[in-house]
Amino acid sequence: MSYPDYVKLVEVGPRDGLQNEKSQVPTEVKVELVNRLAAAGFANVEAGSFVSPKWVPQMADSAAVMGAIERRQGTIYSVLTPNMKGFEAAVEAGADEVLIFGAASEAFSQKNINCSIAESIERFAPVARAAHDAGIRLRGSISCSLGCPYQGEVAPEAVVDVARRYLDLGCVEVDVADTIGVGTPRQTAAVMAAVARVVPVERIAGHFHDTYGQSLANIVAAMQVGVAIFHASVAGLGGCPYAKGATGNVATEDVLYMLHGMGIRTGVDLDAVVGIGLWISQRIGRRNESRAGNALAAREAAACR
Ligand SMILES: CC(C)(COP(=O)([O-])OP(=O)([O-])OC[C@H]1O[C@@H](n2cnc3c(N)ncnc32)[C@H](O)[C@@H]1OP(=O)([O-])[O-])[C@@H](O)C(=O)NCCC(=O)NCCSC(=O)C[C@@](C)(O)CC(=O)[O-]
Repeated sequence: MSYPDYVKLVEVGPRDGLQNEKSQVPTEVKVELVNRLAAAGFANVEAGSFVSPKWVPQMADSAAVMGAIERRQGTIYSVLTPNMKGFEAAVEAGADEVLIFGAASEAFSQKNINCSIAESIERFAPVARAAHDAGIRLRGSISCSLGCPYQGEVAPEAVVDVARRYLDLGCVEVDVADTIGVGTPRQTAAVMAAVARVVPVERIAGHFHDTYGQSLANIVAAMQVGVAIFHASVAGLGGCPYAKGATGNVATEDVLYMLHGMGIRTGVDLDAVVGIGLWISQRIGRRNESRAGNALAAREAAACR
């Protein structure tokens, strides 16, 4: 089996991780989270979301977060933009990268962004043109690539179809997202291989939620197909407000522990991320979902006794 020498990790905790929290997380906590993650070495931190505050109130302060963070050279700060209104706010906030987010499932597209897949692509087209003109990186996410909470199975061809449209729009990366964490490794490999027939594999990212505990296995399966970009959330924070029951993303600490153990470089400081995971879990009163994070913290505490 061959694996990449280097994996690019996109830390999505400040956005995907916090968008579903029941109580409002203070802006200054979000700012500190983004700053600490960037300092830990991530090439890309998803810092916020310019969506309707009626749909996702938790992200309503994204402009304030973007305005208060310290910019670290070498880190891409990305935000979600479903339409031109979101894009204009993202430009104003100084985002380095904007994310258009559609779905491979019609039912989920309606629930999440209130339009069909075809309509979403029409809405994304002016965002893509404006991003190109402004020299801002454009990324495209495909929700429900491995299953949908409303319609169940999703055909790989539906994922490939959206991926092809994103490529035509000029996306530099295409995120294959398992929104509800139902996918298993063979299925993941098949969907990634199908997408790789239309998108260069170095531009495909895996975005896995860990609802069924399959994420690490799915990352390994995706790497075997050649994928070398993955998304993860510190302490396994998160969940999608429009995918009931879905848990957070795969925990960043678990991914780092696995990749570093396999001799794969990430440029990210695992010890720093373990500390951030403990801090944010305590700060927002949530259980730390990272197995590796908790184990490493316990080992460190035992060594200090
Ligand atoms: C797309 C819309 C806006 C359509 O929502 P809509 O209601 O059809 O839109 P609209 O154009 O009719 O606007 C309705 C109101 O929203 C406002 N509005 C409209 N756009 C914006 C904007 N950009 N920023 C701020 N406000 C906005 C607009 O001004 C108006 O305000 P009103 O006149 O009623 O006061 C809505 O459905 C929405 O915001 N959805 C976002 C849902 C969301 O954020 N979901 C979670 C993120 S996706 C995710 O987590 C999946 C991912 C990426 O992680 C991958 C995976 O795991 O699957």
